Amino acid sequence: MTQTLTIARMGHQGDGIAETPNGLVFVPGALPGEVISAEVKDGRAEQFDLLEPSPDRRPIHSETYAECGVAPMQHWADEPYLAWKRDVVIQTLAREGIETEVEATVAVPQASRRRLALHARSGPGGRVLLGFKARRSWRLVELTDCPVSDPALIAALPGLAKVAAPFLGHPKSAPTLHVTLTDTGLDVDVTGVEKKSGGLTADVKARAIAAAHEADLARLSLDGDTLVMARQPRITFGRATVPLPPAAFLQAAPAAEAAMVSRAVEAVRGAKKVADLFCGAGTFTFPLAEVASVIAADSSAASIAALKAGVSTAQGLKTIDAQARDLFRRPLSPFDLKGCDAIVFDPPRAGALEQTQQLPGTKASVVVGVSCNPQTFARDARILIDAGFRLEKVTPIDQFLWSTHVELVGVFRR
Ligand SMILES: C[S@@+](CC[C@H](N)C(=O)[O-])C[C@H]1O[C@@H](n2cnc3c(N)ncnc32)[C@H](O)[C@@H]1O
Repeated sequence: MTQTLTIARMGHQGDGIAETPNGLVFVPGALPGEVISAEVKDGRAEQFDLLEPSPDRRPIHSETYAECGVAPMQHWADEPYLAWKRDVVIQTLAREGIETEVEATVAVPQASRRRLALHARSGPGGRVLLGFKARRSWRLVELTDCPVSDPALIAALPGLAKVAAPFLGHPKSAPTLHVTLTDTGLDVDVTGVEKKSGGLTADVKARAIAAAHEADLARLSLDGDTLVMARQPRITFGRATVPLPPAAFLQAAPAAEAAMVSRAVEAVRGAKKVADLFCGAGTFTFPLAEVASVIAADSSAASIAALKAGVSTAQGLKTIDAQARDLFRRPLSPFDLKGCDAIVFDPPRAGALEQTQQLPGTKASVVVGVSCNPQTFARDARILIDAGFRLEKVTPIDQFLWSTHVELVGVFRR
């Protein structure tokens, strides 16, 4: 039965939520204040007629982009959209009983994302399609233009389609191209290729390598193993230039990275020795080493090797001591962190439970948590707060423009 619904608020997953006598109804694409008419099934309305649009609704960038699962919030005006991300952070902290100053969300500019994961599929007439999955579906939405991505990535799409083509020959292969724009050009790591039963013959490799040359890629790798490298992909962190390993972590948008790094450096100012935990290839390490000596740790041996290689490229930094270590299984203890008066941690989505439990026993008076998952951040923050730290301030960072994802930096002191 068709119902008329008023959208009361935006949910954390980016669905408009209507409150009805029969319970909540989730409406993807609807905005707070809008009145819609829709068929409701199992508490959801996947399609609707818009009876009264919100004044905050704005035109979408293109019809294909409207279906894109990567940026579903593009139809919302900046101000309420950024305020909603801030509210998500506030509410997630509140669930752990945490109240603190939450700054305005830091926005990243359009056309600035330097990393994309592009799925490749065979299209009509043998054409290779590159794009994202549609919302709640396996259907591929072909990427043709994209207001979020760096234009250099969009310009490279025809060449990238040729790179993907040889990997599409096997029925079990579903290639994804992880494309990173580095200082020396595009670095592409391909995953999802069936390596046995004829999915990765010498001919497939040779054709992919030829296409990589034609597209002027800096490097092409497969599951992290280099197939061809025309130029070493490099990234600049502070004063250092780091040879990026294949498939290594890198913050997706330079403006988000700059916002995170500047807050971390500012918070630890005055410290003599800083620990950079989950350091990757040195995003925070090198800027931190401009103000203090740094011990850095990450489970990725390749990232640690890259970080070490970067040390010799920079002038005038304090000492950097980096080690490959699994911080879930073997967190650095207060003994390991002896002499550190500040700690920065930036874990994966799972958070840093085991490592955080070690921090109260250290002498650090400042801890900076950088997180891509407010839920695990809140869990870890609770440990620090219960041990006597005060969460001074949290800054939400909108690294993934128009997505439902929000990242943050939190500063703890005691
Ligand atoms: C969100 S990234 C941050 C990296 C770096 N701080 C940056 O900004 O580029 C998380 C990092 O955690 C590392 N990591 C994942 N699991 C880990 C573990 N169990 N122990 C230590 N490091 C881990 C990854 O290799 C990755 O570099």
